[in-house]
Amino acid sequence: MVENDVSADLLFSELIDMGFDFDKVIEAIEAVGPCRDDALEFILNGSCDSNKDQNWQVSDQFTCSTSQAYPLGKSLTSTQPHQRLKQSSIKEHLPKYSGTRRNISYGDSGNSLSQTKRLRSANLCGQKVIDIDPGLESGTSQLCSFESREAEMDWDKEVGSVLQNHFGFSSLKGFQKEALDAWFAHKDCLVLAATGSGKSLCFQIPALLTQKLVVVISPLISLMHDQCLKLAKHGISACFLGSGQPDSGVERKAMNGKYKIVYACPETILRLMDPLKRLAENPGIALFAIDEVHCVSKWGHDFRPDYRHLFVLRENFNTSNLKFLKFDVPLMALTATATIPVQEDVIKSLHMSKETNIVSTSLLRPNLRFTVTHSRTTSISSYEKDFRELIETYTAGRVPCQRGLNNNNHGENFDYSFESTDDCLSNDEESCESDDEESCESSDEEPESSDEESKLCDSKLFDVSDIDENSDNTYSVNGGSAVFPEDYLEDVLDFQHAIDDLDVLCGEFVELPPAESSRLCGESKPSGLPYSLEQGPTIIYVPTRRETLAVAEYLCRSGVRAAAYHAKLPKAQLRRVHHDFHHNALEVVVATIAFGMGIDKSNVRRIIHYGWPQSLEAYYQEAGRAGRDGILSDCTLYANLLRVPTLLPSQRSEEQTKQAYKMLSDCFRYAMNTATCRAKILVEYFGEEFGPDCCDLCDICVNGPPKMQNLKEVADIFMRVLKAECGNTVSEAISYDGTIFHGSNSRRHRDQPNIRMVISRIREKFPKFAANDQLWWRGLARKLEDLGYIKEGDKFPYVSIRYPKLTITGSKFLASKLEDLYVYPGADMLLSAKTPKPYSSFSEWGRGWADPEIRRQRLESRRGETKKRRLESRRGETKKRKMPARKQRQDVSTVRGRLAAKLSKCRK
Ligand SMILES: Nc1ncnc2c1ncn2[C@@H]1O[C@H](COP(=O)(O)OP(=O)(O)OP(=O)(O)O)[C@@H](O)[C@H]1O
Ligand SMILES: [Mg+2]
Repeated sequence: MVENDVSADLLFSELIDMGFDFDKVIEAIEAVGPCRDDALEFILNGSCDSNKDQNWQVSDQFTCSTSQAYPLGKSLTSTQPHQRLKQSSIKEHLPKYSGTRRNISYGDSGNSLSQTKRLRSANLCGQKVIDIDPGLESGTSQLCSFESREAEMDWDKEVGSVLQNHFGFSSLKGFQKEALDAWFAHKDCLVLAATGSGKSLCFQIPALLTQKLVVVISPLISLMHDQCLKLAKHGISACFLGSGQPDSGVERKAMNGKYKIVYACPETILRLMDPLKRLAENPGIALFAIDEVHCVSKWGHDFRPDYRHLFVLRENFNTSNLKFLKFDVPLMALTATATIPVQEDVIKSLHMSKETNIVSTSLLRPNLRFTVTHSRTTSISSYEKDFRELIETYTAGRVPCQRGLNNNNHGENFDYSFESTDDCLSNDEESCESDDEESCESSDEEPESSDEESKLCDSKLFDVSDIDENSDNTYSVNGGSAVFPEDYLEDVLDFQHAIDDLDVLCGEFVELPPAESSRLCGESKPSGLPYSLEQGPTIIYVPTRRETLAVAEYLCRSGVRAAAYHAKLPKAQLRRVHHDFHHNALEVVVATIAFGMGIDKSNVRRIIHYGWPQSLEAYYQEAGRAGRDGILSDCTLYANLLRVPTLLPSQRSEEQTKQAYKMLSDCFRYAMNTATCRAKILVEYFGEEFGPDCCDLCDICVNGPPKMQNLKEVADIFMRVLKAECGNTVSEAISYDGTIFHGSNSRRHRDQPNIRMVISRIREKFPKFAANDQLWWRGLARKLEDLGYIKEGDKFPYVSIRYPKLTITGSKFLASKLEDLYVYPGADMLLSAKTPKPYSSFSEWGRGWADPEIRRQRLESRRGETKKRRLESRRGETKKRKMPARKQRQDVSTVRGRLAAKLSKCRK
């Protein structure tokens, strides 16, 4: 593009900003085309028929030179500092625009959040596509006057050409249009739209419609980096500021208005308040966009305290505080994962205006196929079972020499390090909640072979004795090339997305020539790459850092091009993983949450969660990385459905801990569900009404629900026993089926009996139901809780009910003469029913001996086991086969090896 030839819309806004009359500008552009020099000459030389004097007046005032050329995307005012003396309104660019054209503020005061739901459900009933409800648009446009419709057409034209010229899109999506409308009317706006729906465009376009700049607040350097790179490709200058910005000159240039879009993390924004105020005066700030705004809320899944301080934007950049402003600088807050309480909290915390527009569109991702699969997820045997298909997908048809971990597409060494990790030094990665109470017996899982377990541990175990401490405080591992900083040996988990999760060489992104930019953005497939784009890459999310390494290593060994990603890996390595992933050189990235928000790669075909996510918000956010090109993609959650998930340790206040448990509980229920469409559960979780009954894609919709079971009898027993236990006096007795039993005084601390006591009591008193294990009874308790018959009796919200308490509804149910209680059994109930194991819990072992039937069963099963063992030892197979493997592991250079050697000596 010749520097002086710009798009008509850009030229239009430039000339308007110079102060020329609207009609003159239109006339000039129509006459000479979108060439700045020619258009200026046309106006200044008086070629326009009318208002000649006025034009010259303008030229006198601003001393515009026809020889002056402004490079595309650069701020005009930065080259002519006195050109704009006061902030101009976008409305001034389009005089016919009435400003009251479309009232999309749902309510006249407050946040009007109740309307969000209505709006969303309206959208969804009509269509599955992610778009604002057309009915609503036509309804509101009826309010428009004739003039405003005319202005709308002008506006549409302008936006349309910016969209086409810079981004290559033919039209705006409905919600994008609504968000721009709000900005156009100088209103604050909260944009709630699905992951991958194109929220970024809502704040990028305003930068192109005016000569002012847009400031974007974003939580992650990697996110800012990716967006800046894309903008450069689209011919838009941008930069990011903050801890990850190595060039201090970039900040200075940004504060001089050199870039159209400036990205910064909240910390930086707070530091730069004064320069930002100067920018607001000249050249002007068109918009403050707060991306991933759920980070503001303590009730969200990724709370960042600094986001909460962003209310200073609304407090400072308003007309009463900055006298030169003609209107408050609008705030645009955007997210895909905010529940109704989070939305309310966001608006309140950011002090967003009372007239904030809420632009919400369906959060449904219609091309995502959600599935939940039971898996222990902790061992090689699980990996073998769960990743078999994935491995086949990537390695099928690959010649053997292409398999393995040593080559990538560039023929370089594939040196992502797996051999060592800090995490293995720690064995406390899980429970915050007492295991005793929460864990469930595992009923159908064959015990893992100790061989497998230790094989896995060996590959993951990091031996301190293997580290050579160097003077520069880094470590080389096993004589290899992996070098880790000291802090790499500390934590286990990525609690939240780290801000500077990527090191970058430069944070300045000027407009790039097309060829260069598309190479950098990784949109083209590298030539000669033996990689099928149709397959698309996979992201596997695991809870701990250790697991990223273990799973990535396993996949690499199986011939998949995989890499681990977590916050404590060396920055250069993270950058490389990002790069290779975006360039399709990696098939699988195994990551913690650090590789979540903002990953915008169109062809990610699978998102696998391997282990419990901590919330549905996090789950949906991460699942949203899949299928951003609209093509069918899989989101599979592998979780151990036999155990209640535990909260990963993190620093939380009591209030936050409660909220964290609540979110984890919702996640648990999502996985235990066997009857409701998963997409429906997810969107309803965010306050959206789901119109259709099902998505026709998820495992529930495809496989159908299980057979309903009549649980009337067991429900009665459970609640009666509970009632008796709650009686809290030994004398209280309840008769059921001719059985008399008593409440006990043995409960600790609380008024409510815990669920284990209730289950034990049932088993003691009702041998008929002894075959139902703890897992099954817990499943039943959840069902009763869902029905409102029981509730958590403790003040603390547990993931799974722990101190059940009978409700009034429950008491009514007990008193009623209802004969049936048909419900869909939960996933845990089904799993438990597969292989019932009545006495697998050690703690209950003693209690059952009193019952002759239980005793008989136990003795029988014991006899069977002894027989089996004798047979095996006669054959002498199993143990002998395992012995050599154990010996081999006695490598005295490792702690584990030395321990094993000591043990075996003791045994001898
Ligand atoms: N009007 C449009 N027409 C076609 N494609 C679009 C349009 N707007 C945006 N896109 C594309 O949608 C993709 C996703 O955009 P973007 O990253 O802004 O999504 P997002 O809503 O911010 O998602 P997330 O919540 O995951 O951050 C981009 O690759 C972008 O090119
Ligand atoms: Mg985004």
